Parts: sequence; C-alpha cells; structure tokens
Amino acid sequence: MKVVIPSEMSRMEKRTIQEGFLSEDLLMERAGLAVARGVLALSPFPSSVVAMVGKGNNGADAVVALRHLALKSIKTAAILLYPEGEHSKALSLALKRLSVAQGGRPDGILHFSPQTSIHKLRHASVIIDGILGTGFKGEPANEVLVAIETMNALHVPVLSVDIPTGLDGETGRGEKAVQANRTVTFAFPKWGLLVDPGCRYTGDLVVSDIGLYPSLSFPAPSRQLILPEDMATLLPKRPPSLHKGQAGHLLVWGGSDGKWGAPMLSGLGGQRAGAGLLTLLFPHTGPKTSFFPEQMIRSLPESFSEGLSAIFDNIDVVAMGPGLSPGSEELQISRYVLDEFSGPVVADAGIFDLYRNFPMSLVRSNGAPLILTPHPGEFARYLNLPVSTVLEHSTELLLEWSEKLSAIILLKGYRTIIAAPDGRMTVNMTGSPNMATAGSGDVLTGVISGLLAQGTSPYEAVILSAYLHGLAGAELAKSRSIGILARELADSVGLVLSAAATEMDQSVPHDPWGDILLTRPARPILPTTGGPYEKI
Ligand SMILES: NC(=O)C1=CN([C@@H]2O[C@H](COP(=O)(O)OP(=O)(O)OC[C@H]3O[C@@H](n4cnc5c(N)ncnc54)[C@H](O)[C@@H]3O)[C@@H](O)[C@H]2O)[C@@H](O)CC1
Ligand SMILES: Nc1ncnc2c1ncn2[C@@H]1O[C@H](COP(=O)(O)OP(=O)(O)O)[C@@H](O)[C@H]1O
Ligand SMILES: [K+]
Repeated sequence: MKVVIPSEMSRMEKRTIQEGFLSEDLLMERAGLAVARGVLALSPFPSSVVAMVGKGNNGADAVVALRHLALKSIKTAAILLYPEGEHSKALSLALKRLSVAQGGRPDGILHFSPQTSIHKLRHASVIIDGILGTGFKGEPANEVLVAIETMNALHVPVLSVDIPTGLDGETGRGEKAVQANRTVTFAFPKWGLLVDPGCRYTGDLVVSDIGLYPSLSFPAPSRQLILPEDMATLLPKRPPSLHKGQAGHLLVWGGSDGKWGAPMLSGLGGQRAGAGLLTLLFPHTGPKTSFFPEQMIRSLPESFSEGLSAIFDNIDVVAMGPGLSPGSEELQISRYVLDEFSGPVVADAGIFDLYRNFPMSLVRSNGAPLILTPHPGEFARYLNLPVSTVLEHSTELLLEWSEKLSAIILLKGYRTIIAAPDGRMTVNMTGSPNMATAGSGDVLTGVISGLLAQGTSPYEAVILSAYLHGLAGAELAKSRSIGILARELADSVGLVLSAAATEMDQSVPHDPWGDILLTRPARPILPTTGGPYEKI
C-alpha cells in the first residue's frame, strides 16, 4: 500500500482540485464525515464532542465533523486556538455552517484558554484534535504546546484528524505530540504515522478514502507499507520439478569464540526460507560441525590469502557478520566478499564494528547488491552517532546512507524500516515483543539471504523477509507470548511462508470504499484471514 509524505499529499490535493474538477469544499466534506464516523466508533452515544481547532484546514475538517454530529443532535463545541482573522477561508466557512447546525448556541464555538476550556474538555465523550495536520512544520508554537499538554493530561479519548498534532508526517518525529486513541487519516497513511516514534501517538489508524485522484500525483510509488496481498507477487516461485541445486546455495560467514550460534541461526533462517543448500564458513579454529546437522561447515585455511576464491565458487549469496568479531583477517575476507564475489551480500552485526571507523569503505567496488541489516545500536556505532540520534532521525539517515553506500538498508526495530538507494522506503508493521530475544536478528539475516538465494530480487527479498519474520513472531505469540527461542522463530518463518504460499490465491474481496484499519493486531493473521490490516 502506498504511504505518502505531506508534500505529496498537498500536491495530490492541488492537482485533484485543479485538474480533476473537484473542490476543496467537497474533499473537506468527505474528510469531516470520515472523522464524524470515527468519533462514533470511539463513542457510539457521546454526551458531547469537543474539537480543538487550529487555524488551517485540519481545523476545518474537525469543524465539518462537528457539524455532522450536531445534525445528529449530538452536543458539540469548537474550541478555537486562533482569532477569526487568522483562520483559513475553509475554516471560516466551516464555522459559519457549524453555528447554524448548532442552532446558534453561544457556547457552541469558544476560544481556548487552559483555565476556562478545561471543564468542557474534561466532560467531553471524545475530543477531536484538529489543531495541526500535514501543514505542521518545525516545533509546535507555544499556544499549540499548551493545548497539547492540556489534552494529554485528561483521560478523555482523543481522535486526531489526519495526524496527531505535533507529529511530523514525513519523519514520524514529534517530542510533544497529541496522544491519540484513534487517528483518521485521509487517502493514504502518512509515513510519520507508521514509523517509530510517530506510531506510538496515533492509536488505531483508520485510512479513509476522500475521493482524491492518486493517478494525478505520483509517477511511481516511493514509500510503502507491506500488506498480505503484496506477498503474492513477492514469494519465490517453486516449480514442482525443483531440486535443491536450483533453490540456491547460501554461505553464512561469521562466528567467534562464544558466538558460533549466531551464524548457525542465520543459516537456519535461510533454510526455513527455502534455500537449497547451506554452508557455514568458520575460521580454522571454529567448530567442525553445526548444531544443526542439515548445515555444512567449511573452515577457512590457516593462511587464506590465495584460497578464498574456491570457497565462494558456486555460492549464490553470502551473509556475513553474525557473531563475527572484528580483526585484520576479517577485514581481508570481507573485502574479498565485497569486491570479488559477484552475488548479493547481506552484511550484519560484526560487519558494522569492522567498518565503524571508515563506514564508506563498505561500498562494493563491483556494484553487486549489498544489504545491511543493523539494529539501531549497530547503526549508531557504525556511523559514530548516539543511538538517540539514530532513533530520532532514522528516516533521513537511512535515505542518506543507502544512497551513499548504494546499499539497501534495513533498520530493525518495533517498526522496521527499509530504504533503497533510489529513495524507495518501506515500513513493516508485523512483529511482536516475544521477538526481543537473542538471535532473532540473526534469523532475519538468514531469511533475507535465503530468499535472495532463490532468486528473489534484493529490495523485494528484504521487504518480504521483514514482513514474514514479524508475522512468524506474531504467530508464535499466539501460544507463546514470552520466552521463545530464535530457532523457534526460524521454524515459524517456514510455517508462515508455507501458509502464505498455499493460501495466497484465495484473496479476500472487500468493499473498495471501506475504511482501512491499520493496527498491529494482537493475533496477527495469515493472509487469507487478514494481516496487519482489515477493512472496516
Ligand atoms: N491534502 C488533502 O488532500 C486534504 C487535506 N485536508 C486537511 O488539510 C490539512 C492540511 O491543512 P493546512 O495545509 O491548512 O495545514 P494545517 O491545518 O495543518 O495547519 C497549517 C497552519 O498551521 C500553521 N503552522 C505550521 N506549523 C506550525 C507550528 N509548528 N506551530 C504552529 N502553527 C503552525 C501554519 O502556519 C498554517 O497556518 C490536512 O491535514 C487535512 O486535515 C482535508 O481538508 C481534505 C483534503
Ligand atoms: N517488540 C518488537 N516488535 C517487533 N519486532 C521486534 C520486537 N522486538 C524485536 N523485534 C525484532 O526482532 C529482531 C531483533 O534483532 P536483533 O536486535 O538484531 O537481535 P539479535 O542481535 O539478538 O539477533 C529485529 O528484526 C526486530 O525488528
Ligand atoms: K490533527
């Protein structure tokens, strides 16, 4: 599903109005109705609904919603943060219409002050947050901050219009933002609503169609969210006559004393994702057998300077770094893999420590696909930045570094995000806290590599793996919400992948105008029964 940033949204609105012969009024009417429906979903029989109204069109949407509620005999009040002279034209008109619908009640439209508004707000069944929408830039002004704090201090359900006030729709940043119970967003989800930390403010996220013409706006999708229906095109095709030689040979290089399990788990992830053959490459001091008998071991020769090419002959994909500890030999081997090996390389864990003093050297001189899968701590060490900077600026850092390194970068987390050098980005919404266990990232490295080994193209392999890996954790959470082992996560990847492959054809028909509810379900579901979204 397409995910937009605010500038794309306003371009789409402008072009829909100018070239599509629709009016702002008409779009706002649909937006306001969607918000009114959202209010009733939160509180079916509200005693009163109060909207906090900024000066722009976000406020106008909130006021339109109030009018629709007022027309259903629900008690409403608009609390204005700005004097009339500063209101957008659409907001002024919406307020006049509201006043008529309210029967001209003097307490139906009021000005905000923390002292006098608190009583009305506290006794509302729902507060609509229409202070700032996608027109928000920079830091919230003081009057906005006061309003945000007032709302967040109350125990009244909040519905945010389009985006919680204070959240940046492009990056998801927002130190002081409205904590919504539900956000009704228009046309497409905004990137900032889906990624961390923005996703923590949105509550349930409803995507409502308001009749914009997306075809007038975007040449190609640049940001997206993976939905179950996207999997059909991404899953590797496996003909009935397939033999293991055609399912790809994955080599995982990594491990060090005390950390031999990491590459084994990556190998297992690759095998559960369907790789035909799996070799672990260890130093000559490493183990000679794997914990898993299905995995082959190859030991590096004591002096390997000439012997490397034979090792990588007939290998389709190399995953490197799990359990690896940095050293000069490791640097030499990694250089060989990056520059001489012609297949895709997935680099994780120890590789980031190996290259932390010269991050640009991770570029592959042969131009073959490179995929990096750091968690925020690894990415921070690699770039010599504080972890907090990586977390706050994840979108910008990923875009910058994936272009610089010509690499696909997947940043692991609650909402894993993936960036490609051409500017495409994907956010993954599957996952579950039971995955916060040692080795689950190693499994992901393996899953990506396993799909690559079967010929899935790099960006598709990465986004599909993130989705399946999270779904696998969530499936396991049905019976074990705590205390899973990474090897069980790998097993679960195999199960969700098989279920997806066999059930993919039976797609669910749905109402094309239905609102879409994007949540991280408590019990994530296989494709036929839903996924991280449902039509409502
Ligand atoms: N894009 C679309 O297609 C549609 C947009 N609609 C609504 O329009 C909204 C966008 O409307 P606007 O562009 O009027 O923007 P907003 O309503 O988000 O507010 C913009 C106003 O806030 C001020 N502002 C910006 N940053 C601020 C800050 N940090 N502190 C205080 N004030 C700040 C700006 O100066 C401007 O006056 C959307 O979020 C949505 O609710 C809908 O009406 C329907 C269609
Ligand atoms: N609460 C959570 N919600 C979603 N995904 C999670 C959660 N906790 C962990 N994960 C996922 O588990 C994996 C952990 O990876 P990582 O930290 O590299 O583990 P390790 O280094 O032990 O292998 C990542 O893919 C991450 O997205
Ligand atoms: K808002």
